[in-house]
Amino acid sequence: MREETRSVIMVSKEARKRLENIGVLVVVGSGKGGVGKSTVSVNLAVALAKQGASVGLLDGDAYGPSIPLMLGVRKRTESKGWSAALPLADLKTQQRKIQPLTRYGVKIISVGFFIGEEQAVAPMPDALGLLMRQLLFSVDWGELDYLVIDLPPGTSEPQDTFCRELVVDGAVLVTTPQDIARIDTAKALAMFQRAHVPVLGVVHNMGSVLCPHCGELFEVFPRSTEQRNALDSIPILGDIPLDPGVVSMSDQGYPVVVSMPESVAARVFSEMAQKVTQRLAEEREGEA
Ligand SMILES: Nc1ncnc2c1ncn2[C@@H]1O[C@H](COP(=O)(O)OP(=O)(O)OP(=O)(O)O)[C@@H](O)[C@H]1O
Repeated sequence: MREETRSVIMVSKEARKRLENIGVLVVVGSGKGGVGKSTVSVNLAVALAKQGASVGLLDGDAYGPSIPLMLGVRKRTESKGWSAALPLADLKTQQRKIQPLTRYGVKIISVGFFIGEEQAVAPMPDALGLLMRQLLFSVDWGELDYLVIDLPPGTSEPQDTFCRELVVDGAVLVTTPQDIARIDTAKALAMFQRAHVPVLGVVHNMGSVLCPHCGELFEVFPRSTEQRNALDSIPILGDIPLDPGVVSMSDQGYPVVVSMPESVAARVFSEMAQKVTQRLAEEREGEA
């Protein structure tokens, strides 16, 4: 079988499943690691919940789940084993559904709830998609307006499984300003476009910093030297400044939209959530 016959490129949109009782499925991704996907996912989910929506958040990163730390639900003790520790439901009988934890009005699930935070787990990369799909279907989400999935870096699994099997209503891309991040994020853009997943826009993160003395924003990195990048053609959902408060709050389990709602970063995150809602409505109108 040629490689591409297995991939999202060849899968028809009609073959994909819409998740029961879940209004909108949004994924947050980037080709690059460490650019702020989890920070954006958490603040997007909490900002949507603050606007009155019912929201769920799935941490799609099995190797390095960040959501437990960012939402203050850390598991410091080690579990005995990978398969023993993950209480996945029997999908045929729909038994043993997992209750998600709720923080800041958001229902959350992460592999990090079952595995110690400094414990290494090593599911085979090919199995990641299946594992994440099973985790997603094992949760008793109830009725949700939005389910946000925080994807790991890259363009392979579990991204491929999600895009191939589920109706994903929109993708939010996150990048930092360096060429190296923008080039990798453009790869993620190409992946979603090939899979016919509507790309809602890109969040520019950590491009500027707020001077603690004069209060002015200044750029941290040199401007991109790329003349053209595919990301230039998609809507910008927000420019989040580098703010040490984001790290310190997030390391203590408080998203900035809750802990520092008046900060520039929090305001941009809240506007970003509104833009995401608008873009989803535009995409729906476009399809009608
Ligand atoms: N705007 C910001 N200002 C300051 N720190 C930030 C900002 N955005 C993210 N960070 C910090 O950068 C680090 C990486 O962020 P995050 O974990 O969200 O990135 P990621 O893309 O999800 O990483 P990974 O590839 O590991 O999943 C974290 O310590 C986070 O608190």
